[in-house]
Amino acid sequence: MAPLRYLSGFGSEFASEDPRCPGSLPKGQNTPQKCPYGLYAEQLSGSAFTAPRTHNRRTWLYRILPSAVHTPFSPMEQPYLTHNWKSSDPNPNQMRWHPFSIPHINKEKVDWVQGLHTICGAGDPCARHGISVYAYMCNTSMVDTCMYTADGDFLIVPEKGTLHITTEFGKMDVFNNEICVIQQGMRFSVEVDGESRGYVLEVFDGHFELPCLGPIGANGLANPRDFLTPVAWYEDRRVPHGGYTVISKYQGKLFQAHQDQSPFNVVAWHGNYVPYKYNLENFVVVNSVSFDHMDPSIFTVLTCQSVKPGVAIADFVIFPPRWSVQTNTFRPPYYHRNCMSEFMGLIKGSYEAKEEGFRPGGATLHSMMTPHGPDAVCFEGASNAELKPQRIAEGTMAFMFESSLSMALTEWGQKTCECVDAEYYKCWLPLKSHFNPDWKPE
Ligand SMILES: O=C(O)Cc1cc(O)ccc1O
Ligand SMILES: [Fe+2]
Repeated sequence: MAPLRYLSGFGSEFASEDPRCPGSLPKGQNTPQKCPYGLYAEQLSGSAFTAPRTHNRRTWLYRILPSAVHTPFSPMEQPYLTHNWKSSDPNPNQMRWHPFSIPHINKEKVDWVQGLHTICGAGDPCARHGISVYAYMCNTSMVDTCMYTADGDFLIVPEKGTLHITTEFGKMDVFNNEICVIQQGMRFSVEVDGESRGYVLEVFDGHFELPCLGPIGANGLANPRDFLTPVAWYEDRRVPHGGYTVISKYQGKLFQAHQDQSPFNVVAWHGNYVPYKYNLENFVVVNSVSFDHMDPSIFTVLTCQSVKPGVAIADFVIFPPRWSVQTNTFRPPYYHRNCMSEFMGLIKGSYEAKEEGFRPGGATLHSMMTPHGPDAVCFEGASNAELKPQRIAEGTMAFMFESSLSMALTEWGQKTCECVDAEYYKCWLPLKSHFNPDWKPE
Protein backbone atom coordinates (compact mmCIF):
# COMPACT_ATOMS: atom_id res chain seq x y z
CA MET A 1 0.00 0.00 0.00
CA ALA A 2 1.22 3.49 -0.88
CA PRO A 3 2.32 5.55 2.13
CA LEU A 4 -0.36 7.95 3.37
CA ARG A 5 -0.09 11.66 2.70
CA TYR A 6 -0.11 14.27 5.47
CA LEU A 7 -0.19 18.02 6.08
CA SER A 8 2.77 19.31 8.10
CA GLY A 9 2.82 21.88 10.89
CA PHE A 10 1.76 22.34 14.51
CA GLY A 11 -1.21 24.46 15.58
CA SER A 12 -1.62 25.66 12.00
CA GLU A 13 -4.80 26.54 10.13
CA PHE A 14 -5.13 23.62 7.72
CA ALA A 15 -7.57 22.98 4.89
CA SER A 16 -8.11 19.65 3.15
CA GLU A 17 -10.48 18.25 0.54
CA ASP A 18 -10.77 14.63 -0.49
CA PRO A 19 -9.47 14.78 -4.09
CA ARG A 20 -12.60 12.88 -5.25
CA CYS A 21 -14.64 16.02 -4.50
CA PRO A 22 -12.79 19.14 -5.69
CA GLY A 23 -14.37 22.35 -4.41
CA SER A 24 -16.02 20.62 -1.45
CA LEU A 25 -14.81 23.31 0.98
CA PRO A 26 -17.20 26.27 0.85
CA LYS A 27 -15.42 29.33 -0.51
CA GLY A 28 -14.99 32.29 1.85
CA GLN A 29 -17.54 31.18 4.45
CA ASN A 30 -18.27 28.33 6.86
CA THR A 31 -22.03 27.87 6.68
CA PRO A 32 -23.50 28.57 3.24
CA GLN A 33 -27.23 27.99 2.87
CA LYS A 34 -26.39 24.86 0.88
CA CYS A 35 -22.88 23.37 1.08
CA PRO A 36 -21.09 22.06 -2.04
CA TYR A 37 -21.92 18.41 -2.93
CA GLY A 38 -24.94 18.56 -0.59
CA LEU A 39 -22.74 18.17 2.49
CA TYR A 40 -23.63 19.15 6.06
CA ALA A 41 -21.44 21.69 7.88
CA GLU A 42 -20.48 20.73 11.47
CA GLN A 43 -18.13 22.55 13.82
CA LEU A 44 -15.92 20.67 16.28
CA SER A 45 -14.81 23.02 19.06
CA GLY A 46 -11.63 22.31 20.99
CA SER A 47 -11.75 25.51 23.04
CA ALA A 48 -14.41 27.85 24.40
CA PHE A 49 -15.84 29.95 21.57
CA THR A 50 -14.43 32.97 23.37
CA ALA A 51 -10.90 31.65 24.08
CA PRO A 52 -8.19 34.14 23.09
CA ARG A 53 -7.00 33.74 19.51
CA THR A 54 -3.70 32.13 20.64
CA HIS A 55 -5.65 29.31 22.29
CA ASN A 56 -8.73 29.16 20.10
CA ARG A 57 -9.16 25.74 18.45
CA ARG A 58 -11.95 24.62 16.14
CA THR A 59 -12.45 22.79 12.88
CA TRP A 60 -15.24 22.89 10.34
CA LEU A 61 -16.16 19.47 8.99
CA TYR A 62 -18.18 19.02 5.75
CA ARG A 63 -19.81 15.62 6.00
CA ILE A 64 -22.38 13.37 4.37
CA LEU A 65 -24.49 13.21 7.55
CA PRO A 66 -24.02 15.10 10.82
CA SER A 67 -22.63 13.22 13.85
CA ALA A 68 -25.97 13.69 15.64
CA VAL A 69 -27.62 10.92 13.60
CA HIS A 70 -27.46 7.93 15.97
CA THR A 71 -29.52 5.98 18.53
CA PRO A 72 -29.23 6.94 22.25
CA PHE A 73 -26.07 6.06 24.17
CA SER A 74 -26.22 3.17 26.60
CA PRO A 75 -23.57 2.12 29.14
CA MET A 76 -20.91 -0.32 27.93
CA GLU A 77 -18.84 -2.69 30.06
CA GLN A 78 -15.08 -2.20 30.06
CA PRO A 79 -13.83 -3.28 33.47
CA TYR A 80 -10.25 -2.11 33.04
CA LEU A 81 -10.97 1.52 32.27
CA THR A 82 -11.52 3.55 35.41
CA HIS A 83 -10.85 6.92 37.00
CA ASN A 84 -11.83 5.64 40.42
CA TRP A 85 -8.58 6.52 42.15
CA LYS A 86 -9.92 5.32 45.49
CA SER A 87 -10.28 1.70 44.39
CA SER A 88 -7.02 0.79 46.13
CA ASP A 89 -4.92 2.27 48.91
CA PRO A 90 -2.28 4.91 48.19
CA ASN A 91 1.15 3.45 47.45
CA PRO A 92 4.28 5.62 47.51
CA ASN A 93 6.62 2.78 46.52
CA GLN A 94 9.01 2.73 43.62
CA MET A 95 7.03 0.75 41.06
CA ARG A 96 8.26 -1.26 38.11
CA TRP A 97 6.23 -3.41 35.77
CA HIS A 98 7.38 -6.27 33.59
CA PRO A 99 6.06 -5.92 30.03
CA PHE A 100 2.26 -5.96 30.13
CA SER A 101 0.88 -9.24 28.74
CA ILE A 102 -0.80 -9.14 25.35
CA PRO A 103 -3.74 -11.53 24.99
CA HIS A 104 -3.19 -14.31 22.48
CA ILE A 105 -5.52 -14.12 19.47
CA ASN A 106 -6.38 -17.83 19.74
CA LYS A 107 -7.57 -17.33 23.27
CA GLU A 108 -9.38 -14.00 23.06
CA LYS A 109 -9.91 -11.31 20.44
CA VAL A 110 -9.26 -7.91 21.97
CA ASP A 111 -9.41 -4.62 20.10
CA TRP A 112 -7.78 -1.30 21.01
CA VAL A 113 -10.66 -0.01 23.14
CA GLN A 114 -11.19 -3.33 24.91
CA GLY A 115 -7.43 -3.47 25.53
CA LEU A 116 -7.20 -0.13 27.37
CA HIS A 117 -6.18 -0.57 31.01
CA THR A 118 -5.88 2.33 33.45
CA ILE A 119 -2.61 2.04 35.39
CA CYS A 120 -2.67 5.26 37.39
CA GLY A 121 -3.95 8.78 37.36
CA ALA A 122 -5.36 11.72 39.25
CA GLY A 123 -8.20 14.19 39.08
CA ASP A 124 -11.57 14.17 37.48
CA PRO A 125 -12.78 14.67 33.93
CA CYS A 126 -15.94 16.40 35.26
CA ALA A 127 -13.78 19.13 36.76
CA ARG A 128 -11.64 19.13 33.60
CA HIS A 129 -8.56 18.67 35.74
CA GLY A 130 -6.38 15.58 35.89
CA ILE A 131 -4.68 12.85 33.93
CA SER A 132 -4.98 9.15 33.30
CA VAL A 133 -2.22 6.76 32.22
CA TYR A 134 -3.15 3.59 30.35
CA ALA A 135 -1.49 0.58 28.79
CA TYR A 136 -3.17 -0.93 25.74
CA MET A 137 -2.70 -4.56 24.75
CA CYS A 138 -4.69 -5.81 21.78
CA ASN A 139 -4.57 -8.26 18.91
CA THR A 140 -7.46 -7.40 16.61
CA SER A 141 -8.79 -4.41 14.65
CA MET A 142 -11.86 -2.39 15.58
CA VAL A 143 -14.57 -3.33 13.07
CA ASP A 144 -17.45 -0.94 12.36
CA THR A 145 -16.63 0.70 15.66
CA CYS A 146 -15.05 4.03 16.54
CA MET A 147 -14.48 5.86 19.78
CA TYR A 148 -13.95 9.35 21.07
CA THR A 149 -13.13 10.69 24.48
CA ALA A 150 -15.21 13.57 25.79
CA ASP A 151 -12.91 13.71 28.82
CA GLY A 152 -9.58 14.83 27.42
CA ASP A 153 -6.84 14.41 24.83
CA PHE A 154 -5.14 11.09 24.12
CA LEU A 155 -1.41 10.98 23.53
CA ILE A 156 -0.72 7.48 22.17
CA VAL A 157 2.72 5.85 22.27
CA PRO A 158 2.89 2.53 20.38
CA GLU A 159 5.58 0.13 21.59
CA LYS A 160 4.70 -2.99 19.61
CA GLY A 161 2.85 -3.00 16.30
CA THR A 162 1.79 -0.25 13.91
CA LEU A 163 -1.52 1.52 14.54
CA HIS A 164 -3.56 2.22 11.40
CA ILE A 165 -5.88 4.94 12.63
CA THR A 166 -8.86 6.22 10.70
CA THR A 167 -10.14 9.55 11.97
CA GLU A 168 -12.83 11.95 10.85
CA PHE A 169 -9.97 14.02 9.39
CA GLY A 170 -8.39 11.16 7.41
CA LYS A 171 -6.00 8.30 7.99
CA MET A 172 -2.75 8.07 9.99
CA ASP A 173 -0.31 5.19 10.23
CA VAL A 174 1.55 5.39 13.52
CA PHE A 175 4.71 3.31 13.48
CA ASN A 176 7.10 2.28 16.23
CA ASN A 177 9.04 5.33 17.48
CA GLU A 178 6.16 7.61 16.45
CA ILE A 179 3.45 9.05 18.69
CA CYS A 180 0.08 10.54 17.91
CA VAL A 181 -2.36 12.86 19.60
CA ILE A 182 -6.12 12.49 19.19
CA GLN A 183 -7.85 15.38 20.88
CA GLN A 184 -11.11 15.62 22.81
CA GLY A 185 -14.15 14.61 20.75
CA MET A 186 -12.34 13.36 17.64
CA ARG A 187 -13.72 10.03 16.44
CA PHE A 188 -11.22 7.37 15.53
CA SER A 189 -10.94 3.66 14.83
CA VAL A 190 -7.78 1.59 15.23
CA GLU A 191 -6.68 -1.27 12.99
CA VAL A 192 -3.72 -3.43 13.96
CA ASP A 193 -1.63 -6.02 12.09
CA GLY A 194 -1.37 -8.41 15.04
CA GLU A 195 -0.30 -8.30 18.67
CA SER A 196 0.03 -4.65 19.67
CA ARG A 197 0.96 -2.83 22.83
CA GLY A 198 1.64 0.70 23.93
CA TYR A 199 0.89 3.50 26.33
CA VAL A 200 -1.68 6.30 26.45
CA LEU A 201 -1.67 9.53 28.41
CA GLU A 202 -4.98 11.34 28.70
CA VAL A 203 -5.01 14.94 29.90
CA PHE A 204 -8.29 16.42 31.10
CA ASP A 205 -7.20 20.06 31.47
CA GLY A 206 -6.32 21.26 28.02
CA HIS A 207 -4.38 20.58 24.88
CA PHE A 208 -0.75 19.72 24.27
CA GLU A 209 1.55 22.50 23.14
CA LEU A 210 5.16 22.71 22.07
CA PRO A 211 7.30 23.89 25.00
CA CYS A 212 8.63 27.45 24.82
CA LEU A 213 12.27 27.38 23.78
CA GLY A 214 13.48 30.42 25.77
CA PRO A 215 17.17 31.07 25.15
CA ILE A 216 17.45 27.97 22.93
CA GLY A 217 16.01 30.18 20.19
CA ALA A 218 13.62 29.63 17.32
CA ASN A 219 14.63 26.06 16.44
CA GLY A 220 15.22 22.75 18.17
CA LEU A 221 13.56 20.05 20.26
CA ALA A 222 10.39 19.08 18.36
CA ASN A 223 10.13 21.40 15.35
CA PRO A 224 6.57 22.30 14.24
CA ARG A 225 7.16 21.20 10.64
CA ASP A 226 7.63 17.58 11.72
CA PHE A 227 4.07 17.17 13.06
CA LEU A 228 1.83 15.46 10.52
CA THR A 229 -1.94 15.72 10.20
CA PRO A 230 -4.10 13.44 7.98
CA VAL A 231 -5.59 14.68 4.72
CA ALA A 232 -9.35 14.48 4.21
CA TRP A 233 -10.65 11.00 3.38
CA TYR A 234 -14.25 9.83 3.36
CA GLU A 235 -16.28 6.70 2.87
CA ASP A 236 -19.99 6.80 2.04
CA ARG A 237 -20.63 3.46 3.66
CA ARG A 238 -24.06 2.35 4.83
CA VAL A 239 -24.15 -0.12 7.71
CA PRO A 240 -27.88 -0.92 7.97
CA HIS A 241 -29.78 -1.65 11.18
CA GLY A 242 -27.42 0.36 13.40
CA GLY A 243 -24.44 -1.71 12.33
CA TYR A 244 -21.93 0.97 13.21
CA THR A 245 -21.05 1.52 16.90
CA VAL A 246 -19.81 4.84 18.27
CA ILE A 247 -18.17 4.51 21.68
CA SER A 248 -18.05 7.58 23.86
CA LYS A 249 -15.73 7.84 26.84
CA TYR A 250 -17.71 10.22 28.98
CA GLN A 251 -16.96 11.08 32.62
CA GLY A 252 -14.68 8.08 32.84
CA LYS A 253 -17.17 5.48 31.59
CA LEU A 254 -17.84 4.04 28.15
CA PHE A 255 -21.15 4.37 26.33
CA GLN A 256 -22.22 3.05 22.96
CA ALA A 257 -24.60 4.35 20.33
CA HIS A 258 -25.50 2.84 16.98
CA GLN A 259 -25.90 4.34 13.54
CA ASP A 260 -26.48 3.24 9.96
CA GLN A 261 -23.45 4.94 8.43
CA SER A 262 -19.71 5.16 8.85
CA PRO A 263 -18.71 8.26 10.85
CA PHE A 264 -15.74 8.67 8.51
CA ASN A 265 -17.89 10.61 6.07
CA VAL A 266 -16.06 13.94 6.17
CA VAL A 267 -15.32 15.00 2.60
CA ALA A 268 -13.50 18.23 3.46
CA TRP A 269 -12.47 20.16 6.53
CA HIS A 270 -10.60 23.27 7.58
CA GLY A 271 -9.36 24.50 10.93
CA ASN A 272 -6.71 24.25 13.61
CA TYR A 273 -8.18 21.50 15.81
CA VAL A 274 -6.77 18.30 14.35
CA PRO A 275 -5.20 14.94 15.17
CA TYR A 276 -1.48 14.63 14.50
CA LYS A 277 1.51 12.32 14.67
CA TYR A 278 5.21 12.88 15.25
CA ASN A 279 8.27 10.75 14.58
CA LEU A 280 10.53 10.88 17.65
CA GLU A 281 13.57 10.50 15.39
CA ASN A 282 13.02 14.13 14.33
CA PHE A 283 13.62 15.43 17.85
CA VAL A 284 16.63 17.78 18.00
CA VAL A 285 18.37 16.93 21.25
CA VAL A 286 19.88 19.84 23.18
CA ASN A 287 22.15 19.18 26.16
CA SER A 288 25.16 20.36 28.17
CA VAL A 289 28.36 20.38 26.08
CA SER A 290 30.53 21.41 29.03
CA PHE A 291 29.75 19.78 32.36
CA ASP A 292 26.86 18.59 34.60
CA HIS A 293 23.70 16.59 34.03
CA MET A 294 20.82 18.74 32.82
CA ASP A 295 17.22 18.27 33.98
CA PRO A 296 15.17 16.11 31.60
CA SER A 297 12.87 19.03 30.80
CA ILE A 298 15.32 19.70 27.93
CA PHE A 299 13.84 16.57 26.32
CA THR A 300 10.20 17.76 26.38
CA VAL A 301 8.36 16.98 23.15
CA LEU A 302 4.91 18.24 24.17
CA THR A 303 3.48 19.83 27.28
CA CYS A 304 0.01 20.33 28.69
CA GLN A 305 0.36 23.36 30.92
CA SER A 306 -1.45 24.06 34.19
CA VAL A 307 -2.47 27.57 35.20
CA LYS A 308 0.68 27.83 37.38
CA PRO A 309 3.52 29.37 35.36
CA GLY A 310 5.89 26.70 34.01
CA VAL A 311 4.12 23.85 35.84
CA ALA A 312 2.82 21.06 33.64
CA ILE A 313 -0.30 19.01 34.09
CA ALA A 314 1.81 16.58 32.08
CA ASP A 315 4.95 16.74 29.97
CA PHE A 316 5.79 14.13 27.38
CA VAL A 317 9.57 13.73 27.63
CA ILE A 318 11.84 11.40 25.64
CA PHE A 319 15.37 10.03 26.07
CA PRO A 320 16.63 9.69 22.49
CA PRO A 321 19.98 8.46 21.22
CA ARG A 322 22.54 11.29 21.57
CA TRP A 323 26.13 12.24 22.22
CA SER A 324 27.26 12.47 25.79
CA VAL A 325 30.31 14.72 26.13
CA GLN A 326 30.31 16.33 29.59
CA THR A 327 33.66 16.52 31.36
CA ASN A 328 34.09 15.73 35.08
CA THR A 329 30.46 14.68 35.28
CA PHE A 330 28.47 11.73 36.56
CA ARG A 331 26.65 11.36 33.26
CA PRO A 332 23.60 9.15 33.96
CA PRO A 333 20.52 10.59 35.70
CA TYR A 334 21.21 11.89 39.19
CA TYR A 335 19.59 10.59 42.37
CA HIS A 336 16.58 12.67 43.16
CA ARG A 337 13.24 13.20 44.81
CA ASN A 338 10.79 15.14 42.70
CA CYS A 339 7.71 17.22 43.50
CA MET A 340 6.32 15.83 40.22
CA SER A 341 5.22 12.24 39.44
CA GLU A 342 7.30 10.35 36.89
CA PHE A 343 5.74 7.55 34.85
CA MET A 344 8.18 6.00 32.38
CA GLY A 345 7.83 3.54 29.53
CA LEU A 346 10.21 2.02 27.02
CA ILE A 347 9.54 1.94 23.28
CA LYS A 348 12.72 0.05 22.36
CA GLY A 349 16.17 -0.88 23.67
CA SER A 350 17.14 -0.27 27.29
CA TYR A 351 17.27 2.72 29.63
CA GLU A 352 20.63 4.13 30.66
CA ALA A 353 19.94 4.33 34.41
CA LYS A 354 18.78 0.70 34.55
CA GLU A 355 20.11 -1.62 31.88
CA GLU A 356 18.32 -4.57 33.47
CA GLY A 357 14.74 -5.04 34.57
CA PHE A 358 13.08 -2.15 32.71
CA ARG A 359 12.03 -3.65 29.38
CA PRO A 360 10.10 -2.47 26.30
CA GLY A 361 6.38 -2.68 27.03
CA GLY A 362 7.04 -2.43 30.78
CA ALA A 363 6.95 0.71 32.91
CA THR A 364 8.10 2.45 36.06
CA LEU A 365 6.41 4.93 38.36
CA HIS A 366 8.31 7.14 40.76
CA SER A 367 5.63 9.00 42.61
CA MET A 368 5.83 12.37 44.24
CA MET A 369 8.93 12.60 46.46
CA THR A 370 9.69 8.89 46.04
CA PRO A 371 13.50 8.61 45.86
CA HIS A 372 15.04 7.02 42.78
CA GLY A 373 18.02 7.15 40.44
CA PRO A 374 20.59 4.87 38.85
CA ASP A 375 20.83 1.29 40.07
CA ALA A 376 24.02 0.09 41.76
CA VAL A 377 25.50 -1.35 38.56
CA CYS A 378 24.99 1.95 36.72
CA PHE A 379 26.43 4.02 39.58
CA GLU A 380 29.63 2.02 39.88
CA GLY A 381 30.13 1.92 36.11
CA ALA A 382 29.52 5.62 35.47
CA SER A 383 31.57 6.78 38.48
CA ASN A 384 34.63 5.08 37.03
CA ALA A 385 34.02 5.41 33.28
CA GLU A 386 36.49 7.19 30.99
CA LEU A 387 34.76 10.47 30.05
CA LYS A 388 35.30 10.41 26.30
CA PRO A 389 32.58 11.57 23.90
CA GLN A 390 30.19 8.69 23.72
CA ARG A 391 27.00 7.81 21.86
CA ILE A 392 24.40 6.86 24.42
CA ALA A 393 20.98 5.28 24.20
CA GLU A 394 21.81 4.12 20.64
CA GLY A 395 18.85 2.22 19.20
CA THR A 396 16.73 2.93 22.27
CA MET A 397 13.80 5.18 23.14
CA ALA A 398 12.54 5.65 26.67
CA PHE A 399 9.91 8.23 27.57
CA MET A 400 8.38 9.86 30.62
CA PHE A 401 4.94 11.27 31.41
CA GLU A 402 5.86 13.79 34.09
CA SER A 403 2.98 15.33 36.00
CA SER A 404 2.53 17.89 38.75
CA LEU A 405 -0.39 15.77 40.00
CA SER A 406 -0.04 13.05 42.62
CA MET A 407 -1.21 9.87 40.92
CA ALA A 408 -3.04 6.93 42.42
CA LEU A 409 -2.60 3.37 41.15
CA THR A 410 -5.62 1.37 40.09
CA GLU A 411 -6.39 -2.10 41.39
CA TRP A 412 -5.31 -3.44 37.98
CA GLY A 413 -2.05 -1.46 38.09
CA GLN A 414 -1.15 -2.64 41.58
CA LYS A 415 -2.36 -6.24 41.43
CA THR A 416 -4.58 -7.64 38.72
CA CYS A 417 -2.11 -7.02 35.90
CA GLU A 418 0.27 -9.51 37.58
CA CYS A 419 3.21 -7.63 36.09
CA VAL A 420 4.43 -5.73 39.15
CA ASP A 421 8.13 -6.38 39.76
CA ALA A 422 8.22 -6.95 43.51
CA GLU A 423 12.03 -7.03 43.42
CA TYR A 424 12.49 -3.53 42.01
CA TYR A 425 13.69 -1.94 45.26
CA LYS A 426 16.58 -4.41 45.31
CA CYS A 427 18.35 -2.60 42.45
CA TRP A 428 19.49 0.09 44.92
CA LEU A 429 20.29 -2.15 47.91
CA PRO A 430 23.87 -2.98 46.82
CA LEU A 431 24.83 0.73 46.77
CA LYS A 432 27.78 1.08 49.15
CA SER A 433 29.00 4.04 51.14
CA HIS A 434 32.17 5.51 49.60
CA PHE A 435 32.48 8.07 52.35
CA ASN A 436 36.07 8.77 53.33
CA PRO A 437 36.50 11.30 56.18
CA ASP A 438 40.22 11.60 55.27
CA TRP A 439 39.53 12.63 51.66
CA LYS A 440 41.77 15.49 50.37
CA PRO A 441 41.40 17.46 47.13
CA GLU A 442 43.90 16.34 44.45
O1 LIG B 1 14.13 9.26 36.83
C1 LIG B 1 14.45 9.16 35.65
O2 LIG B 1 15.10 8.21 35.21
C2 LIG B 1 14.11 10.30 34.70
C3 LIG B 1 15.13 11.37 34.83
C4 LIG B 1 16.18 11.42 33.96
C5 LIG B 1 17.18 12.39 34.11
O3 LIG B 1 18.19 12.43 33.25
C6 LIG B 1 17.10 13.29 35.16
C7 LIG B 1 16.03 13.26 36.02
C8 LIG B 1 15.04 12.29 35.86
O4 LIG B 1 13.97 12.25 36.67
FE1 LIG C 1 13.37 10.77 37.91
